Amino acid sequence: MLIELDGVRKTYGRVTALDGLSVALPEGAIGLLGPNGAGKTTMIRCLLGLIALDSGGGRVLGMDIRERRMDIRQAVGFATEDECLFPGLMGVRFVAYAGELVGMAPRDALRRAHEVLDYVGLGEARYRRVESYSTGMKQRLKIASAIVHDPRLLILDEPTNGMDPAGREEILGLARDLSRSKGMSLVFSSHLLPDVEGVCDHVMVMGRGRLLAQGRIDDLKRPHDDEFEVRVKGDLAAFAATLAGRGAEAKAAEDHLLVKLPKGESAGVLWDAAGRSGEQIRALRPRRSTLEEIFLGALAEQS
Ligand SMILES: Nc1ncnc2c1ncn2[C@@H]1O[C@H](COP(=O)(O)OP(=O)(O)OP(=O)(O)O)[C@@H](O)[C@H]1O
Repeated sequence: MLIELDGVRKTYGRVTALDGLSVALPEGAIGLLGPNGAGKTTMIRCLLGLIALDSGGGRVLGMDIRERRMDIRQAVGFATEDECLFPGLMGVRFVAYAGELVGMAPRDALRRAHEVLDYVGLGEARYRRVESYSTGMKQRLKIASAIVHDPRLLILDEPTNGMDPAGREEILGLARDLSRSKGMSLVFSSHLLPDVEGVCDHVMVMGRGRLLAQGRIDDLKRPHDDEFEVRVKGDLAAFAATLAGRGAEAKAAEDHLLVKLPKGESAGVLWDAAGRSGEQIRALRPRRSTLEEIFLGALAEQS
């Protein structure tokens, strides 16, 4: 298991940030979802041993989170949500310093800093001071610092926050490459569901310090037996009008129609309508829940 937590409780004064959180997550790319204040960042801090738990325990990569904090930090990389750069330092020095903080020898840390800066696309900016970097460059610098020691698990907390679309795509591309080509496990915390879906194969939904849902995204996407994605050869708009005449709701979506059948009807109504309007159905499959529906459904069950 990548992460196992067992009844973790963490309070800050009167605020309960984690309320007996138990979860077991497999290796892979895990999306961490939850509304503001759900406890995502607190959970990440607990995993890294950065804060003391009130009760409960757990393991990261099989290592006990109370007893093996230093080992965990050497095996895990963490790119925080906050800006944590030291002004005046050149990019390459900043990344090498991050390596030294987790126990790398200075020469190895410097050599790896050059490598990871090239990897994240900051090779040419390596000798610039970090405060002169753009938002996107700072984010890539954080990722470089988090992977300098070649961790088995990389935790990214809101990595695309405040980024423009091109910068965001670059970060998502890096996250995908680290997970799929470099074999690194990921915990990817984000409010942006398309980002999570573009990178992760597994999600965990939190609310008020508890686990609300978790699983493989593909398994959580339930098929609906009264809604279909329909591809047709012919006139999509005409077919939609024929379906509307039969009491179905049909919406165009890219190159296909999303059709909700009238109550009590089966998919036969689609074939029948196609026959009448002269369109050919090329593909027909039940619509599956979106990640947004999974997320909102999990929150609704809690309240
Ligand atoms: N250092 C702290 N002192 C007091 N309360 C805190 C502290 N850190 C977090 N909290 C509180 O604990 C709860 C969980 O916060 P946390 O930051 O873990 O949530 P989150 O899911 O990461 O939220 P966000 O999406 O807004 O980052 C919140 O009510 C927050 O106000």
